[in-house]
Amino acid sequence: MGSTPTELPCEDVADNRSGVGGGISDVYGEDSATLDQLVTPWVTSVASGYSLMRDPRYNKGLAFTDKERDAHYLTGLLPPVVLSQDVQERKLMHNLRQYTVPLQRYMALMDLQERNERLFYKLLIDNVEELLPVVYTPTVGEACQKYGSIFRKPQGLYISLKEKGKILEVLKNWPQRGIQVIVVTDGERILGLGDLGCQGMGIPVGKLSLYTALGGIRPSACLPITIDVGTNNEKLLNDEFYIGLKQRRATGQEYADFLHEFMCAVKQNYGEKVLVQFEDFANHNAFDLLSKYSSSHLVFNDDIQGTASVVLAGLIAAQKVLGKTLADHTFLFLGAGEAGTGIAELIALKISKETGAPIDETRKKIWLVDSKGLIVSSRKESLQHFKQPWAHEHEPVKNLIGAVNAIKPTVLIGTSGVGQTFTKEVVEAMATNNEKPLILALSNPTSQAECTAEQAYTWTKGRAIFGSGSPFDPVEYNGKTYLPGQANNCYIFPGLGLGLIMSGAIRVRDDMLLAASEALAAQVTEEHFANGLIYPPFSNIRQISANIAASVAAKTYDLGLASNLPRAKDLVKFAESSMYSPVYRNYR
Ligand SMILES: NC(=O)C1=CN([C@@H]2O[C@H](COP(=O)(O)OP(=O)(O)OC[C@H]3O[C@@H](n4cnc5c(N)ncnc54)[C@H](OP(=O)(O)O)[C@@H]3O)[C@@H](O)[C@H]2O)C=CC1
Ligand SMILES: CC(=O)C(=O)O
Ligand SMILES: [Mg+2]
Repeated sequence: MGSTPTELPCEDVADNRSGVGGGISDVYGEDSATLDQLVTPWVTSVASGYSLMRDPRYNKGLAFTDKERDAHYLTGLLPPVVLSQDVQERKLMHNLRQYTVPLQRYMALMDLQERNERLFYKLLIDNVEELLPVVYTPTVGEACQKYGSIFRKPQGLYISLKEKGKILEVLKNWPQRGIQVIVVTDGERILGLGDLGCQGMGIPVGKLSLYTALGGIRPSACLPITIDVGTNNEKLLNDEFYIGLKQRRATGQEYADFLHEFMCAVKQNYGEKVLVQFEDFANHNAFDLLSKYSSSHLVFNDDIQGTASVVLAGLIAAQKVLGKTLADHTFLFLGAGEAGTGIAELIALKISKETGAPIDETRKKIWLVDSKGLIVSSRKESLQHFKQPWAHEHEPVKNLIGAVNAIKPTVLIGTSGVGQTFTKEVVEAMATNNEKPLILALSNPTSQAECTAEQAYTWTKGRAIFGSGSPFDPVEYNGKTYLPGQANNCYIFPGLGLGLIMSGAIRVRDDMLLAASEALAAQVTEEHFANGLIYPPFSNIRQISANIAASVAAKTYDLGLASNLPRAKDLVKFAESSMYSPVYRNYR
């Protein structure tokens, strides 16, 4: 508000110079302005009438009541029927199901999010098992790959190297002030799809929609950010529709300085209690960023820590099915990056806490294979720092099957980002060595899964306990139906985030991740075990998240890291009551 709209003299209209607005004439002159004339972007500040319908936060579409239509100048702007939110939901689900191509469903859902936010979240919450694979893995992976082509409206903040020195100003351009969670990526390791540069934006957008749908964080408190420092993806650099900077990635000091400016600006703009979730950074930056900022900011790396917490939860739950403690197991990972070493470290910590053995000892139960083979002591000097704790004494082993045969793991975990690496030979060897082999193919999206659910059940003759990062349909084998579980960090981060926010946490600690794992594991029932599941179904995820949040908050208070005082007596109730509901509000 404030500035007066430019009024164009009449001669200009009659002048036969073509206007570009497409209309005949308007009071502000925008329609009749030529391309080289300036126009004023003019908005009213009170959402009513047409602008109310165009505001996704307040729009209710056909659900505006007659009274609301009358009071808010909507009469005539909508057809006469008034539909309830439930009917709108049924209609939209019916429409969505007409699309056979997952990406079309994704685009339809993104359109809905931009048009009617509450309806979008109602759909997502009420149909979580059906829609999670659309807004999240696997479809979000394809969406990121094609983001340039399907891009319609920015859904988050883009901070590119062009904004160096003025990141704080860019943050201030975001329309919402009360930000509580930021998910940020630099797009270098998007799922198992590699460097997608600026097009990685689909990931923070998707993760934050789950913060709201699964964890009850208000959408207006969520901020997706993509840091664009370039891309090394040749295909994108040569793509005319690419939306990011067309230059190779900044590295070294230039990268570190830019990220530092970002982290300082975040704290300056939003304070100490804003949660920053690092997502899908390449491991050569991810570990350093986490360790650099975990003592000064409320930061959390989902790929390292969230994944660790969700896998540990599954392993804790599986103890009941397998009749073994964690310390009784031998673990083998394919992939020794963020997810692999992050999970390994949390398992070692948990065993250490349970048995009292030093962590250096408990690590010895855990083995990792990377692209060069088994990680062993003779390779130590050449290993990245996050692999070094796992370089145990052993002769070199070149590949996974060699490692399975040599180590005889009871648990096999895939975090390689490479599909079909759990071959028939590998899975059969697991089944030979174990009555009930525990196999987790965590890599995303589905195309990168180390094996499919069907392969895991068939090759182990139905004996595997199987989980995967992206969902698989139930499998029929020998007349029995097997339900594969989804081992994905989305079980953890929404509840963890809610717990941190509701306690006013100022730092994240491993004990909070352990608390989240215990809380998730505690929700796996006998019935789930009987179905071969080590994770509860997503249908009850909001209650699961509330329980995780309460446990995380309790731990935060116990550690003296909570600033929201006094502590609520019943943290589960507090978590439940803090959760955003997408049900429409009535307007006065
Ligand atoms: N289910 C879930 O919740 C999550 C799943 N993930 C998935 O895990 C995967 C890996 O992610 P992240 O750990 O961050 O990735 P990183 O890049 O950090 O690590 C990948 C690791 O896999 C190794 N690797 C790559 N190719 C092979 C191969 N052919 N044989 C053996 N090892 C190989 C790499 O070896 P080297 O070091 O030698 O290059 C590296 O150690 C991704 O697909 C991601 O989507 C990640 C987070 C959460
Ligand atoms: C799930 C997830 O965070 C990933 O695959 O990167
Ligand atoms: Mg990730």
